[in-house]
Order: sequence, then structure tokens, then C-alpha cells
Amino acid sequence: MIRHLKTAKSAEERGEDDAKVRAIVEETLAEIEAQGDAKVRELSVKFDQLDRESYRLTQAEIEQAMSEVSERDLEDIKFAQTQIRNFAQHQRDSMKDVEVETMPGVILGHKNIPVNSVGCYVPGGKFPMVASAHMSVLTAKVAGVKRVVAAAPPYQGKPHPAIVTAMHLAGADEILVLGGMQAVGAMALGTETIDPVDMLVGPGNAFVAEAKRQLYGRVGIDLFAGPTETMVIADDTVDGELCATDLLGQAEHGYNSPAVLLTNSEQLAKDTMSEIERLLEILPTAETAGKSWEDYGEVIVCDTYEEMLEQADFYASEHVQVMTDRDDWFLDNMTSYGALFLGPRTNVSYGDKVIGTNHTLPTKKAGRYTGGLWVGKFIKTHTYQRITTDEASALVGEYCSRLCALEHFAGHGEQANIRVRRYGGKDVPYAGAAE
Ligand SMILES: NC(=O)c1ccc[n+]([C@@H]2O[C@H](COP(=O)([O-])OP(=O)(O)OC[C@H]3O[C@@H](n4cnc5c(N)ncnc54)[C@H](O)[C@@H]3O)[C@@H](O)[C@H]2O)c1
Ligand SMILES: [Zn+2]
Repeated sequence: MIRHLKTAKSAEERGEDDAKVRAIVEETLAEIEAQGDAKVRELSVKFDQLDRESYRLTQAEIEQAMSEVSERDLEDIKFAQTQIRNFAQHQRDSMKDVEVETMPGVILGHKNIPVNSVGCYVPGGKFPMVASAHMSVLTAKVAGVKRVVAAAPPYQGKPHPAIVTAMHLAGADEILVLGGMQAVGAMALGTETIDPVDMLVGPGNAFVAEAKRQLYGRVGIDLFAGPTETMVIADDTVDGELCATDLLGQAEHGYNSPAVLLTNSEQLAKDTMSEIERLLEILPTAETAGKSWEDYGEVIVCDTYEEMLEQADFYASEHVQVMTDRDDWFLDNMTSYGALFLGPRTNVSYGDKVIGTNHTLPTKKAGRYTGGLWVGKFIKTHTYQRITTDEASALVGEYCSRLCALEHFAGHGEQANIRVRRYGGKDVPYAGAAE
């Protein structure tokens, strides 16, 4: 049986309106496309109070930003980038080109080719998300993307030094100090001063995520990576303080960050809820974390591990922290999530900042059909084929000719027939086009 000790408020109760976001984004993107730089500047002034001639940083500005970062911070950024680069390289190495002879004389293959240019959005409205620069820019470079444009909004009125440093060290070719819809719109659609990219990646707030969704088709996107979500799956092997810390840690992202405790221990559920109240008295970001918890927090008590598994897959939460006596069972059996954090020794924050896995992950149940950002998202897999013998060409041609007839494709049939005739086939079953 499943009991809800705390439920999230409904979308109506929260006064949320996805349709409103959709409409604003649609109108804004159309204006960016029509007006180019002028609209980008207008939005930047309106939302970020930043008016510049060009929103691209000069080499001198990049150097200035780097000089403002302390030695310690620089070391830490480099450590994180080393971990992320290393794991991304292992993942890249796991992707192999394929070439096989599937029948005598028939060679089929696929080749992995990086996207030529990408725009990496690095969120920075509420927090300067330095780590997002490693996750997108660095991973794109490991994939072999030639032109990487990185954009982040200004922080307290100017480019954030640590973000710019991280972008630069990660290998960004162009750095823009632009946020929100104006950043993703300008990168995808292009303006007088910004060349358009082939693909957009990176997380962001509801406007950014929706803009990427609307631009999809025009450009490629990585995935729907909206406001952060977290789920803690725990049994009585851990205590309420740890669960509460892990829930609030991610609830602080914004006012709309779902945090869900899934447990088979009613005692742990109650302990966690009271620990959350205690921590909200002392956590410096309690205002946002508390609002997220109030509106989006949930506590679900199940009787069995199977029920927990079913709920976990149903929620398909972005981050899933598993702290039970059978963590590997969840790893073996869960099918829908952004990323798993197994056991009490690790946690979502390690993944967010430094451990090496990518932190750009699917939200709003997108984990049902995609994993997070990784080097493979920047790589397109293209097939090719060739036939090396006359016999193979004639043989495939005879099958193809009949299958074209089945679909009434005369022109396709002739493509096959001409080869059957030239390469010594016996049978030209479908001569529709020649008649
Ligand atoms: N899914 C993931 O992998 C993942 C990872 C990290 C962060 N996130 C999420 O990224 C988000 C970051 O959000 P953020 O807002 O702090 O930064 P952001 O950079 O996404 O957005 C800031 C920009 O929003 C624009 N903006 C501000 N007010 C606006 C308004 N009223 N209408 C339209 N645009 C407006 C401004 O131009 C500003 O530059 C959070 O929701 C966080 O949870 C998700
Ligand atoms: Zn986080």
C-alpha cells in the first residue's frame, strides 16, 4: 500500500501556467528572429540590466575575468574539469564506428561524427552555475565539436569571473554574456553579430527549457533539462537528518524544485519531515528551499521495495539518491530516471559539481525516453554502405525490385532493375517504369 504523508500542491494551487510560458517564449523568439541584435539587447537590458555594444567577450575581458579568480578556486575548477573530461573520454572511447560484411559482398557501416557547432547555455540567474560550463562546453570539446559558443547571463551586472574562467578552460571558442531566451534564441537563430549554431545544450529555467523545446527542429537540442528535481529512496539504514539534507540540498535550486522522499519506513518519513523543519530554520537558502518543499515536496511511504521501485519509475525524477539495504537492486531494476546516486557515501551535490558524471539531466519525466547530457549527445551516427561484387548487387537488386513492386514504386524499382540487368541478375520482376 502507498500512503502520502505529504503531497505537492496542484499546478492550479501553485498558480502555474505552462501555457503562459509557451506563449511568451513563442512571441519572444519570433521577435529575436525578426529584429536580431536589437531585440537581444532590449531583452538583456530588461531582464539583466546589461547594455553592451557586443555581448561577446573580448580576449582582454576573458583574461581580466581569469585574473579575478583566486588560486584556490582555479585549482578546484581544474580538479572538477579533470574528472569530467576523464569520464567523458571513457564514454567517448566506448562509442565505436562499425563496418561489417553482412552478406558476401555487402558492406554496411556507421561513422560517429561530432556536430559542427553548438551553443552551450550556462544558467546563472539565481546562482552562478560554474559547473554547468564544464558539463556542456568540456563535453562538447571531448566529442570533437569544432565551434563551441558558451553563454551565461551576467551576475551582479557583469560576466561572472569563475564562469568565464571555466568556459575558457573548457575550451569555449566564443563566450557570450547573455541569459535566458535572448541567449538561446540568438545562438540558435543567429543575429547580425552572432553566427547560428547547429545545436543547443544545457539546463536553464522554465523559459530557457521551453525556448529550447520550441527551437528543436530548427536546431538540435540535448534534452529537456528544466527546473531541478530530486528523489530520495531510503529505508531504515539511514536517518532523517541525511534524507532531509539531501532533499533540501536540491530544493534550493529555485522556487519550483520538486523533492520527493520515497521510503518503506514511516518512522524515517516522520523523522525526515521534522528534520526538514529544523534545517529550514538554519539553511541560508531556506527561503527558496522552503518554498519548493512547501509547494513541491512529497513524502511517500510504501510497504514493499517493489512498490518503491514502481513509484520511482513512475516519477522518473532527474536525480535519484538511493540509500537502502539493496542499492544495486534499484540499479539493476530501475528504468526511468536522470541519474542514480547509490549509497549514503555519495550524493547529488558531488554529481552536480565535481565527481565526473554530467549534471545536465532530464526533468519532467523526460527520463522515460532519454538519459542526461553526455559526449554521445554531441555525436551523430551516420550510416554508409557499399557493395563489392556483381553477384551481391544482382542478388539484393532482385529482392529490392520485388519489394518496390509491393509498394508500387516504379522509379525505385528501376533503380534496382538497371543494376540487376548490368550485374548479371536473372530476374527483373518489376518493370513498371519501363513499360
Ligand atoms: N535539469 C538540469 O540538469 C539542471 C541543472 C542545473 C540547473 N538547472 C535549473 O536551471 C535553472 C536556472 O534558473 P535561473 O533562473 O537561476 O537561471 P537561468 O540562467 O536559467 O535564467 C536567468 C535568465 O532568465 C531571464 N529572465 C529573468 N526573468 C525573466 C522573466 N520574468 N521572463 C523571462 N525571462 C526572464 C533573464 O534573462 C536571466 O538572464 C534552475 O531552475 C535550475 O533548477 C537544471
Ligand atoms: Zn543541484
